[in-house]
Amino acid sequence: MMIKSSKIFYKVFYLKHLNSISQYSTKNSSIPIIDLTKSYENKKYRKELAEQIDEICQNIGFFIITGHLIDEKIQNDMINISKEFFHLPLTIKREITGSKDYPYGYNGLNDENLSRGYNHSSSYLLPDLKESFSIGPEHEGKIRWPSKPLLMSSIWLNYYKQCHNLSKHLYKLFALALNLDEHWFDNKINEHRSALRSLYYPSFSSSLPENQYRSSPHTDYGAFTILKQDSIGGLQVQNRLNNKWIDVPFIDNSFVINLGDLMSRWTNDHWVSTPHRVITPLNNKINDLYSSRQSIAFFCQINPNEIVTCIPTCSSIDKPPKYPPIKSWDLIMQKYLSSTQKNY
Ligand SMILES: O=C(O)CCC(=O)C(=O)O
Ligand SMILES: [Fe+2]
Repeated sequence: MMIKSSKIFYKVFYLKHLNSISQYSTKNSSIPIIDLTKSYENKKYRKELAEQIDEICQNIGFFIITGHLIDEKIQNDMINISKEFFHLPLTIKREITGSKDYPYGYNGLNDENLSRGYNHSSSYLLPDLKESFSIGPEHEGKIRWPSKPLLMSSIWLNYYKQCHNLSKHLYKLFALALNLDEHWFDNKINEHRSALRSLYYPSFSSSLPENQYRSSPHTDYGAFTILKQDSIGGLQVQNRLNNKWIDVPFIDNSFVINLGDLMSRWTNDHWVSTPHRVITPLNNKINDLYSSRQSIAFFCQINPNEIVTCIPTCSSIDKPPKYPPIKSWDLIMQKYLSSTQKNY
């Protein structure tokens, strides 16, 4: 297939499906917004939507979805229980920490610098000003939970399940977008290693040093990410044509979807994994404090033993496969270990 893309970042997406795709525009940019509602109904419609998704994935690799089936109450429960956790004493938060063998649990302030996994020359950047807690899938082995809050495991597992169901629907759309059978990804995700991570960016009083971010510039590692952000703002995506950063808007009851490195490698760079970061919006100061921010990321990661080699529809005589085969988990771990600098 390998459609030649103009790679014009500010492309005006065809609005032929006026009811399903619109776009959020700032002066110079656009983040497409896709309403999934009808895509659950029929395959013909999914195929049409998939064509638009292919266009978006070639150009920006980021879009916002509405009309998903994730319950709003469970989204709010997830945000609230996460805040409760991050307000607990450090001794409780540190009960579960990560390692090479268990790359989940709690990371505190200064424990991670996402830009290190992205660009090794960015070592001048200070660690990210954030805390996080993560879990992997239940089938990988026993999930380690902190002793508090008591309802954490049930709320997180419920949210995890709903995100996984949404990811299966998105994999179908991605398969159609790549001219594959819509079930093509099914046997590549039946032992998936998707990770659920809650991120808390604490409030603070003075401006951050120039070389520190809430999340430093990075690309995500896996296939794609389903992100829930709150209304505080600060998430920005880089326009690869002029390196300018554009804001990703907050839209109620929506999710941000962005492709990760594994997907761009898998598609022979037909699709892009776009750099993004989280800054502190300067207009969001209350009583001399920059507001805290809470987000929830579901990182869709495929079967750990899947060998990632160019997807059949993504190469041609003119565009042979660029990358050697690699085990999917090795790709993820290389990045994880460089951004956390965990060698244990
Ligand atoms: O907190 C956010 O909005 C984004 C976080 C992020 O990009 C990540 O953890 O990969
Ligand atoms: Fe990210």
